[in-house]
Amino acid sequence: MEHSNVVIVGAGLSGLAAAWRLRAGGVRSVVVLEGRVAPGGRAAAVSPPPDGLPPASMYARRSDRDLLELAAALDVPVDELPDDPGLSDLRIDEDGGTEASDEHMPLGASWWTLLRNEWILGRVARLAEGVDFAEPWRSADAEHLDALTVRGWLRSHTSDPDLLELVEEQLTLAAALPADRMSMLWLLAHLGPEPDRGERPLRLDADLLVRRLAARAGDAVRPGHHVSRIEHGDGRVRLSGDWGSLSADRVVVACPPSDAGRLEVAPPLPASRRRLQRQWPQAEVIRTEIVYWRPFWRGFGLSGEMHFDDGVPAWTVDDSPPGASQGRLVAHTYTFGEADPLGADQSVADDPERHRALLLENLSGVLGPLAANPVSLRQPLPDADPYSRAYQSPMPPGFLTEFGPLLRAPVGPLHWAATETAVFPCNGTLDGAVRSGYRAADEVLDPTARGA
Ligand SMILES: Cc1cc2nc3c(=O)[nH]c(=O)nc-3n(C[C@H](O)[C@H](O)[C@H](O)COP(=O)(O)OP(=O)(O)OC[C@H]3O[C@@H](n4cnc5c(N)ncnc54)[C@H](O)[C@@H]3O)c2cc1C
Repeated sequence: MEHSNVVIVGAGLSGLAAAWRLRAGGVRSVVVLEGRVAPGGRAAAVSPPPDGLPPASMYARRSDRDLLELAAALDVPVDELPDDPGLSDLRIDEDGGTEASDEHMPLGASWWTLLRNEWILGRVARLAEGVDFAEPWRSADAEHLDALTVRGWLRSHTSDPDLLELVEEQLTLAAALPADRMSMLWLLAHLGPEPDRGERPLRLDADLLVRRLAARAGDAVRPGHHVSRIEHGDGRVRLSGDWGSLSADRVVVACPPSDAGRLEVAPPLPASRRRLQRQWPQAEVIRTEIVYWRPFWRGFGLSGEMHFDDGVPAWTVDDSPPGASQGRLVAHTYTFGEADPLGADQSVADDPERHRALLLENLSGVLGPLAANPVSLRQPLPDADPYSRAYQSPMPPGFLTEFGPLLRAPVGPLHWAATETAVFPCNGTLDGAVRSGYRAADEVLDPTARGA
């Protein structure tokens, strides 16, 4: 049977980053097994966009150090997001009424509400100062904050319905989960030590990044190799699937806990780890890419950043590729129900045709008939892919304190990567994927962890 020092399960960004680090650390044989037909995971484009357009952008912050360093090492360009102050954002209310603003994400609130909004967000930022971002479950007030929903916390600070709606909308935009299902501790960890106050994100072609990283790993990366079983004991690990089997000294499981939960492991993982995988929360976002002949909204003085109160979509952003003539809007629909601010009816997730029709109807209601006839519209199809396509994993109350300590804890020769295991606030992001891959590789390289 073929034997390697380290086998990595999953050739997403975290698995490829782990392979890169292990190679740099002198590990001779590393194999990366990937279930999909191509490497890249969630950072890869689902299918090539039409007319030679580059894949839709992904976004990074200036503080995403490991991601930006890796992009620089692989010559992947990172651009400033253009910001034309002459263009307006739009807010569209339930009746189709519009309000323009040159602020990002127009708020449609009175000056008095905005003032108290600043006060509430200031309190959130002060609470975040007490959070341990590497291990939020160790924060001084962790149990208390994790028992609270964000909505519960907000309601203990104001009863003003306008203010509640405004703050909930902003937090939902930042975290993609309604405030009544989000743990206050998770929100604070997710927002980070300096909650983003209007910093323009950077954009990069994550698809190019993972393709270059996979190319560097060469034939160590084996697509079409779904791992179904892992057996460990006697200092060896055996991995198998329809393709056959191979053995290793160590394994890095570089896929999200929901995917890891489908692996059959013998002897079984500890019961608490299995529960973590079984109960892993999934985000509910439909991300749709809509390409037009040109970014015609700019001719109407609009930035393409729109915010729809009825939730289909919750918001859009202009992702027209620099230098290309075509225009691209990326639309986000949150399918957690209409009762929550920005939420859409869950049924649109089950019925892509209905989602498409509602989306185009709403866009053309604001942008006119040109919006009704895109060159292409791509939205994920339900159940088209057996692996996770989750955006990030906002956690409900109690989850982080119960399961956080298990996220990265190795089990025998098995180490855990994937962005979901990263420190905060980059947990859930591309930077988190890179960091988690490096951390898992460092565990393997550490002679004490290796037992050498
Ligand atoms: C639509 C979308 C937009 C996003 N936008 C941004 C953004 O703008 N900025 C940002 O920072 N982040 C963004 N993210 C998040 C970012 O893409 C992820 O954090 C990152 O790509 C996760 O990488 P990963 O390696 O941790 O996981 P994955 O990419 O999920 O990699 C896991 C790999 O394991 C494979 N796998 C799973 N099970 C098995 C098995 N049993 N055997 C073999 N292989 C297996 C999977 O096929 C996959 O390739 C976005 C995510 C999505 C879905």
